[in-house]
Amino acid sequence: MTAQLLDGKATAATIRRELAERVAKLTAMTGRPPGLGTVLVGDDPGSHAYVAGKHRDCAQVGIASLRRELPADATQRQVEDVIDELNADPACTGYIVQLPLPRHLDANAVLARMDPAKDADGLHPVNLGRLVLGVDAPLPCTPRGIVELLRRYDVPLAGARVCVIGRGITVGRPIGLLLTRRSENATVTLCHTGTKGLAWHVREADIVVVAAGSPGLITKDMLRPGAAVLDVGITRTEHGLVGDIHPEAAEVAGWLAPMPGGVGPMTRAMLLANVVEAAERNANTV
Ligand SMILES: Nc1nc(=O)c2c([nH]1)NC[C@@H]1CN(c3ccc(C(=O)N[C@@H](CCC(=O)O)C(=O)O)cc3)C=[N+]21
Repeated sequence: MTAQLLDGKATAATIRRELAERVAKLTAMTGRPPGLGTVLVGDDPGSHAYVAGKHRDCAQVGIASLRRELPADATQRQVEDVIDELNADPACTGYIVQLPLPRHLDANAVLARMDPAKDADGLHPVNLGRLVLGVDAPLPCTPRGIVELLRRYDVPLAGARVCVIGRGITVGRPIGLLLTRRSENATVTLCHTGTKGLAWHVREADIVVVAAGSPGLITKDMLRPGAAVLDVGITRTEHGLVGDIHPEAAEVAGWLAPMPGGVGPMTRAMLLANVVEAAERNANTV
C-alpha cells in the first residue's frame, strides 16, 4: 500500500482561484483591494523566504501587499510603532507579525497590541480566547489549513482519533480546539517532548499531525496502517528542508501530507482567506 497524497500545493492553488473571485468582487464594490501587511524583524533567511512567498500569493489573488521590515536590533517601541501604524492604516485589512521575533523582544506584548479585527494569523490573545469559547474569529492558519485539507480529501473526521505531536502556539496547541468542535467531532490527544510512550499514542491514531520539528521522528513502524499522516515539521539541514515524518511512512499510511507540498501551502492559503473574510466583514459594515 502506498499513501494517497494530500496535495496541499494543488489544493492551495484551487483555494487561491476561489479567493481571487471574491477579491475581484470586493475590489469592484469598495474601490480598493484588500491589503495584507507583514511585519518582519531581523534577517532570518527562513522568515524572509516565507514572507516573500506570502506576498507572491497576494499578487496572484489581487490582494495588495504592505511590507514592513525592521532590523534585528529593533526596539520593542519601534516594533509597536509599526503595529500602531498598521492598526490605523485603512489600506491594511489584515496583517501578520512573522514569528519568531528576535529574543530581546516581547512577542506576546506585540501580538496583544494588534487590532484583533486585523489579526490575519488568528494569534491575537482575544482571537485565541474566542476560539476556546467557540465564538466566530479569524482562525490560526496552519490548523485551519489542516482541517480544510482533510475535508477536501474526505478524510473522515467524526469520531476519528487524532494524535497531535507538538504543543507550539501556532499549531499543536490550537488545532485540538478546531478538531474537537461539534462540526469536526474528532477526539484529540496532544503529545509533546514530555509524553511517555509516544509510539503507543501514534499507533492508536486514525490521523497523525506532526509539528514537533524533529526530523524523521515518525517512522512507519509507529503508524496504524491506513492512517492519515500530516507533516508540519520543517528543519533546515545541509541537505535542505526535512520534515518530521520518515519517508518510508508513505508505505503504511493511507493518506500523506508531505513536507514540502502539504500543510505549508495550505497555511499560506488560509492567511489569504482570513484577509478576504476580514475585508468582507468590513464591506458589510461600512
Ligand atoms: N506569524 C507567523 N505566522 C505564520 O504562519 C508563520 C510564522 N509566523 N512563522 C514561521 C511559520 C512557518 N510558516 C510556513 C508557512 C508556509 C510554508 C510553506 O509554504 N512551505 C513549503 C516549502 C517552503 C520552502 O521550500 O521553503 C511547503 O511546505 O511546501 C512553510 C512555513 C508559517 N509560519
